[in-house]
Amino acid sequence: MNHRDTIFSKPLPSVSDFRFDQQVVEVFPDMINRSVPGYSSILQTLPQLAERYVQPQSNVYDLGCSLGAATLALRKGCEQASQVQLIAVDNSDAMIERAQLHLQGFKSQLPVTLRCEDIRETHIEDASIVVLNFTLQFVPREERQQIIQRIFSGLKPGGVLFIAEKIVAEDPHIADVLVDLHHDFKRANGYSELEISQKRAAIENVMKIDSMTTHFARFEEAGFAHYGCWFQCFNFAAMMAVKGTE
Ligand SMILES: C[S@@+](CC[C@H](N)C(=O)[O-])C[C@H]1O[C@@H](n2cnc3c(N)ncnc32)[C@H](O)[C@@H]1O
Ligand SMILES: O=C(O)C(=O)C[C@]1(C(=O)O)C=C[C@@H](O)C=C1
Repeated sequence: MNHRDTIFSKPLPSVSDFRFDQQVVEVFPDMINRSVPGYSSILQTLPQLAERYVQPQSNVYDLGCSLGAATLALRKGCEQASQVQLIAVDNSDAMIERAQLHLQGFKSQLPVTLRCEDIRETHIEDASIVVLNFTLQFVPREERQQIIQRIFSGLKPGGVLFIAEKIVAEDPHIADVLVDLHHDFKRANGYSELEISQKRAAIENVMKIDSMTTHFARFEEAGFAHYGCWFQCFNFAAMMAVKGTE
């Protein structure tokens, strides 16, 4: 079941704010693959990164897990570690319900606890890894520092936050180039001008993007010892922040 995303293909009388509802769940894998440049590369690299940072007797979180694509990648990288608990969180009922079915399709010794919960309420403890992929951008800006702070507090020494986001380049000329490259990527993946513009209208009120400098300033303020970008494709970046060991 991997349906093609045609949600914005017909002219809509008025475009409502984007929601991760049942209609989106049905087409989500196709939508995210055709909309986010580098999405599959980020997922393919996660097992390797997880293997490097997972600690025995720790928790591993996937915040904003959608259908669990990153959860599965994390699980792959954590399979050899002992006594690891995987916790995947999303506040969309429809997503969590489908994620449950999806995860059941893959065999593993490592259990996953799925929680339908707002990540602003998630209690994070004894974590070696926290993943926050393409989700912080949907949280009101004024609440983002608090989330990063809570993740930092819940990480064990040496623990890591992996965060992927759509970003805006600081230089307006470069920002325009990256937006054009992204729109060309969508066109090349079969999205029409109408789909691109209606999707933009649907997400503009709910998805507010930051610059990489803003993300780094949050990591700095939270107290992370190391941070940087490990992957970027156009205006989509995967960053990481590591808690010090002392
Ligand atoms: C773009 S998707 C994430 C994609 C996913 N991480 C992946 O790699 O496939 C954003 C997800 O975040 C969830 N979300 C948005 N705001 C949230 C919040 N405050 N608490 C929990 N989940 C949230 C949405 O329901 C949606 O499933
Ligand atoms: O920027 C866009 O046009 C997007 O479609 C981006 C984006 C995202 O980054 O999460 C927004 C919502 C969809 O879930 C998939 C992709």
